[in-house]
Amino acid sequence: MSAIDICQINKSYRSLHALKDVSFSVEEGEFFGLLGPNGAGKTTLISIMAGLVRADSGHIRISGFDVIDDYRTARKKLGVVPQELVFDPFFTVRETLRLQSGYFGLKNNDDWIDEIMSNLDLADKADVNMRALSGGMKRRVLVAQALVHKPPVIVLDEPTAGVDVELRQTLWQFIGRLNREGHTIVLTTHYLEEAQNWCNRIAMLKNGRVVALDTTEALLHRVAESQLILQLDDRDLPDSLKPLVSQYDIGHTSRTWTLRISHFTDIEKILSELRKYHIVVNDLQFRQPDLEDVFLQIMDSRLN
Ligand SMILES: Nc1ncnc2c1ncn2[C@@H]1O[C@H](COP(=O)(O)OP(=O)(O)OP(=O)(O)O)[C@@H](O)[C@H]1O
Repeated sequence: MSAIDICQINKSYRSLHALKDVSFSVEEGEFFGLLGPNGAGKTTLISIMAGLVRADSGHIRISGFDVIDDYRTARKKLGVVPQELVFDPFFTVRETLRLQSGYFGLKNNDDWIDEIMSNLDLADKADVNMRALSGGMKRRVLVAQALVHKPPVIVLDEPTAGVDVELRQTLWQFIGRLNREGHTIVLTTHYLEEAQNWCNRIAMLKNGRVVALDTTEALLHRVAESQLILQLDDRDLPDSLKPLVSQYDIGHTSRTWTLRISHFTDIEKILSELRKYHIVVNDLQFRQPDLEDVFLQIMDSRLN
């Protein structure tokens, strides 16, 4: 059984078709990335998973339970860390987490609440009012809130937006541990390095459609090019090498050229061509494609 099964979801807001026939499954224990530019439809899809927004057609099951027909059971299987910081300012951190536990019918949940707070470095804020917390601390509480009922499936909607390095590390350590213990994780983030480091599989949305769905490794191999970044003396690049200039080349003004490389042997060919014209290479870097390159290529593609 899949942890999340998304089948033919459509959603419109008036004339805006925000999700178009979106279908994919996330298997149990996966660390799955849901990526896309602003407005692609990620939050809408997550809101439908959480039962906060109704799809116009299609269905979603969480651990086999339909998010509409079996709302209560499906919701118990899911922990969502929302993007927006919304809290009742009158409660302390512990009260907020107790309230959330009560919402799921859990009494005497303090041992687990203490463990979550300790793992998120929130223990010394347990009795502080929500309104007195910094933005980063509030985000920790959002994560804690999503975990109070130990959901098998955890969805994080941009959990590291605007948080400092220390919290990022704390958060990833904890999320990584939960994933190793068997929790399924779905992550949306605009920090593609985080997605590349953590996600074993990725879906990319563009204008409400799934435009890529594959393992992270396969995505890295499938689309992007390796690059040779050259800083030359003040002469122009020879015409023979200009066809290799990457479309992502940005810097001839600083005498830096980004060339596409399909094989290591291309490097020697390029260098010997430069030698032929006595062009001096001041600096040279080899860069393998990363998820950002893949993302930009997929989002740029005229095919989508
Ligand atoms: N309640 C709403 N009413 C009208 N339009 C909406 C509503 N919620 C979302 N939209 C629109 O639907 C589209 C998808 O928005 P959504 O928030 O799902 O995108 P996203 O991929 O999460 O973006 P971001 O990366 O900026 O969070 C956008 O064009 C957005 O303006």
